[in-house]
Amino acid sequence: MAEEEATTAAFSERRHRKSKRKFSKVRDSEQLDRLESLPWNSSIPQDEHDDPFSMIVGSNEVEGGGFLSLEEIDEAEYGLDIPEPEYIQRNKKLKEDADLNNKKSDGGDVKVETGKDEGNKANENKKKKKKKTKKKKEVSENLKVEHTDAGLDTNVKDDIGEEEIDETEFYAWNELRLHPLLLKAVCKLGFKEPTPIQKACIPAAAHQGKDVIGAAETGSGKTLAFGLPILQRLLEERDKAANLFEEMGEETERIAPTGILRALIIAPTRELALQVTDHLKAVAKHINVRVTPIVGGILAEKQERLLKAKPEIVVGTPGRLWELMSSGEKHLAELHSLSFFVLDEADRMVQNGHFKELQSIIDMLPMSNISPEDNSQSAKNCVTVSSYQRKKRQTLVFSATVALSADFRKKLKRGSIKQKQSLADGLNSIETLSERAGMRPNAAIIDLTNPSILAAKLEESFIECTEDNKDAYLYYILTVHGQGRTIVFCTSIAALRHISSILRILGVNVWTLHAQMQQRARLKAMDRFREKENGILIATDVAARGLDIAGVKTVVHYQLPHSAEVYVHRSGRTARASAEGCSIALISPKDTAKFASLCKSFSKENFRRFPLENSYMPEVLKRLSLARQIDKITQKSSQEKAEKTWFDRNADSVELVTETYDSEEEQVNKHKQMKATSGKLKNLQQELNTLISRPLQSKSFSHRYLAGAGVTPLLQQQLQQLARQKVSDQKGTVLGKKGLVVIGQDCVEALQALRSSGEEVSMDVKDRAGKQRNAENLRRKRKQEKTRNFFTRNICFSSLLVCLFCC
Ligand SMILES: Nc1ncnc2c1ncn2[C@@H]1O[C@H](COP(=O)(O)OP(=O)(O)OP(=O)(O)O)[C@@H](O)[C@H]1O
Repeated sequence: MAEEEATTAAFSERRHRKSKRKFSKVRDSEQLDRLESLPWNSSIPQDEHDDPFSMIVGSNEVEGGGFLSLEEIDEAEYGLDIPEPEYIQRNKKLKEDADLNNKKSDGGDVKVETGKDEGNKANENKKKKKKKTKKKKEVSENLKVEHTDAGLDTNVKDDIGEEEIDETEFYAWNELRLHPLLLKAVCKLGFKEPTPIQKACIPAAAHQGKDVIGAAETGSGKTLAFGLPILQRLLEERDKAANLFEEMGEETERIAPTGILRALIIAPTRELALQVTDHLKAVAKHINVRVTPIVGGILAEKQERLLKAKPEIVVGTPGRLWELMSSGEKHLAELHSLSFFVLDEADRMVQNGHFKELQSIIDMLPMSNISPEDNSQSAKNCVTVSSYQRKKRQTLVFSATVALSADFRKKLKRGSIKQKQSLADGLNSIETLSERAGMRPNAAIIDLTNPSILAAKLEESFIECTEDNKDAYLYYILTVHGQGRTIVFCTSIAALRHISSILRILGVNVWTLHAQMQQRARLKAMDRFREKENGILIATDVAARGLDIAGVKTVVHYQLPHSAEVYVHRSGRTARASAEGCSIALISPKDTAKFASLCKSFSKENFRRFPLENSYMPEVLKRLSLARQIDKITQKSSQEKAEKTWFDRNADSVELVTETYDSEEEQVNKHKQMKATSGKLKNLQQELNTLISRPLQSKSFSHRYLAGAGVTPLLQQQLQQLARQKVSDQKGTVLGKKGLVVIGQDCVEALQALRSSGEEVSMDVKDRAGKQRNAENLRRKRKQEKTRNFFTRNICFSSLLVCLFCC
């Protein structure tokens, strides 16, 4: 008993000391300055009373606590602080000197530091440093103990420290007070500073424990904006557990057990889920947090095996996740321990109503805003979850195109949202989705999208053409401006198949991606596209969202998407992470109205016309005509073959003996026809091969002069071929005699072409739309008139008949 009392006294003494230390820290004006300088978003309430987490933030209590205040996670806690880069120190020194001089010249009281003062300061600094190193060592030891207990890698820090990083370059991350291991990880990834969405979200989600609705332009780093807070919380819990183990001798595994599902991230497509997994794995590489993807198209047994490893973070698509959850998969059923529920590309989840599975998953989540009594009750029933995880679940909802109604914003602010009650059956809005997922009142709404929503460095343009000429312009873009990776978007799989077939016949190497492909083929296509510097991907909107592939220079909208959001996401595959890029929309007359409404939704009046060198078009059209003829013949023959095999297969399955009833003459005719077709095909192919073996020539093409700023990859390849031909041809061909001087292609990259074309090429969309509307009205009127005339004539005729009949 006496021993117990002594322990309690020692513990309260320690607590008292801690709170005292905390108080003195908060009073430290330097620290306060630093806190105030944090880039909080205005939508994050500053008022403590407004904040339902004010009790939690900064609490060091065991029960219900766990969130650290910013002052608690400064360098004193972790021995972490990236030193200021030299240039900042220099600037500061210059500023200080200037201030000093100013004050001197003003004749004000200036406190000049004596050599003694400086000496004292140096001593103090040394002491501080010593203290820091000691503390750092302690924490490191704690971590080691905890990691060993959890069966994890104990050399984490050493591993990370192996590579030489110039930390000063990453100084900007200091303000986010990330765990040192995370800081090291982002440094290793080469991310010099947090992006604006990361700056705004990390304090709210990681340190204030808030729910977040985040919106920022495509490619702005939203994945880490939700990924880092998750990892931060897991690491903080581990550290606390290790500290507690030191202080109280509690078992680490009981306080911060590993192998429990802590974060569930849902993404709309398989590729995106896999990409998010890879991104988080890259950051979590050295901290032994397991991240596993759960997506359709991968063997269910394999995924069950992966889940047996008990990953803390699961990233999945709704379909496969629900399949496993509803079948009672053990790891996924542990939803009471979930600390984060994340919806990436949230607005996609509410479209088309085909995310029924998501609704089911959300309905399985335990209510998060439970009362303290319920909380303690559920804690008693739950053997796996420690007090650290028994905090409220955080819901994070992200997209580049989150549109929230003013009403919902008000509701969040007022705190009047109710969960899982009297909500419509379908998840048809972000609001409903967030409410059902347990979004708590006073969530931080961080909307960093600009009025046009599009990436800042994206240049948009269009090409006006007929529907029939879209293929020609696409071939032109890919051949003349095919530098860097290009993604061509279609809305239908039929269109995708058509253009990929035509382009392949034209010798352009393309990969395709659409929802009807097998998962393995989808992943392979993505990998191949990633590998090739000048790769071309023809995709449907399954690739519109989230895919992060570096070096995509151009996005072509072969067909316009059905909504402005999809246009934003498609275009966002280029101009990512502060890079530049260009989008080109192919607009046929029937697209004009759609295009006008698209521009209206982005408040754009003028769109730039993509510059075209029309002198290339005769040659382009010639090639295209040949390719289309070849395509028609091959399509027909493969269709016939497919029908035949289908018929034979079915006949075989019912053990039917098939016979041909064609007469001998018919058979001979068929054979002749086949031979003629294959001869024609051969000739066409030969003709096309001759054309495509040469670089694309403009009408004013000259063999004598080399004009142009650069060569396209195709051109490069053809030039090499010609050069080889020239060397091997001893007698000398026409080209050989004239000397190999070619090419009249002025532009290399589409973006460069667009920029050098100047401002004057623009289309007044309003005017166009107006004209289009007038034309449509006129057509409608004529049709109505025609119908009216037809009826009048019919009525006259019928009345005449009636009259005749009566007579
Ligand atoms: N702080 C950073 N500094 C530099 N690059 C970063 C930073 N954070 C993330 N990135 C990189 O930026 C790219 C885009 O990131 P991410 O895919 O998270 O964007 P996103 O906003 O989710 O885009 P989308 O809306 O299209 O899904 C990635 O390649 C990522 O590695």
